Amino acid sequence: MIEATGLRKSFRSGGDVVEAVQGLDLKVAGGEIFGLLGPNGAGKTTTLRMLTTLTKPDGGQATVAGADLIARPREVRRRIGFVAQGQWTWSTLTAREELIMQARLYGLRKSEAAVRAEQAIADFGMTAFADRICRTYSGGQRRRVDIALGIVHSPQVLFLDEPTSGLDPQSRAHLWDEVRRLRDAGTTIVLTTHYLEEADALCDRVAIVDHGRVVDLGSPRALKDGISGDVVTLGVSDPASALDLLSSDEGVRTAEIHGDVIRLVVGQGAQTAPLLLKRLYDAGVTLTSIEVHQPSLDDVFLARTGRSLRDRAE
Ligand SMILES: Nc1ncnc2c1ncn2[C@@H]1O[C@H](COP(=O)(O)OP(=O)(O)OP(=O)(O)O)[C@@H](O)[C@H]1O
Repeated sequence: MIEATGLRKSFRSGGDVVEAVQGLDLKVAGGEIFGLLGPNGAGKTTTLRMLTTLTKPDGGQATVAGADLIARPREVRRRIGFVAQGQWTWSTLTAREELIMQARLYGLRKSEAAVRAEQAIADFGMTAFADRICRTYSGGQRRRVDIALGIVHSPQVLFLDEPTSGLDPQSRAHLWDEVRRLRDAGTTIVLTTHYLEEADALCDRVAIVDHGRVVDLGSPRALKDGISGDVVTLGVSDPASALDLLSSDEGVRTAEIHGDVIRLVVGQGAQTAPLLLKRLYDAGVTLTSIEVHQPSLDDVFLARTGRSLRDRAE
């Protein structure tokens, strides 16, 4: 559904050049939810803006929904929907009026536009508020309208930039359900997020992006399985000594210092952790915290970039 190779974009900012996207390759299959996961400034929005024809790439090629991005941008635009970051509907029109207007902009006849609007209102659970003006809506209700506006012309691909940013957990869960429903009805979804939980729970496949490059790509399960073992994080009084002490332990596969914690990947967390604690205790190293968990997408990010996504996300 989307095939991009070598997409590049840089911006001039004062005297500096920011290389926002540095040769990005992507393939997105029809009917999947594909996530671009990365920290602030990783190049996710710029990638989305290029794939939706809003920003012209400096280099590279792509086809989106069967149309060439560079040669036929208008055709691409007809086949996609895009919901921008922070595009909260804030108008004095009602959701129904907004939806009809949007459908008319895509060339639908008045009667057809009204039918599509009614369908979207039913599908997105908006019946209770669709005939009130948008300004009176809650954040979650507004975001639903935004997404309904993105799909009212039945696009093949829907692009969502940070769709749940700023939403409370309940509204976020509702929106995930709606995105899944769109996917199940055959729409391909490409979204950006810096929420690890969102990428994990919602996306069929994820590209982890950092400094304008894809550093890893796969299903959340496969990415996490790539880190074999459990992760033990220990807060200690003297990380350097603790690392010295534990890194040669036979159960420890990798060991790194991150600030005042050491992070170890071990074979069997539950069995290995008590042995590690005993070694620290015997050596007189004070322990301030301990956490044992199965690998998360953050551990994948850390393994690929040496930094934690959590440190940089909202
Ligand atoms: N119009 C612009 N002019 C100058 N620099 C820009 C412009 N747009 C983006 N950038 C820079 O390009 C880099 C990538 O930005 P982008 O918005 O694509 O990142 P992002 O991953 O979407 O981040 P966020 O999660 O914060 O939205 C950043 O360093 C950003 O400051």
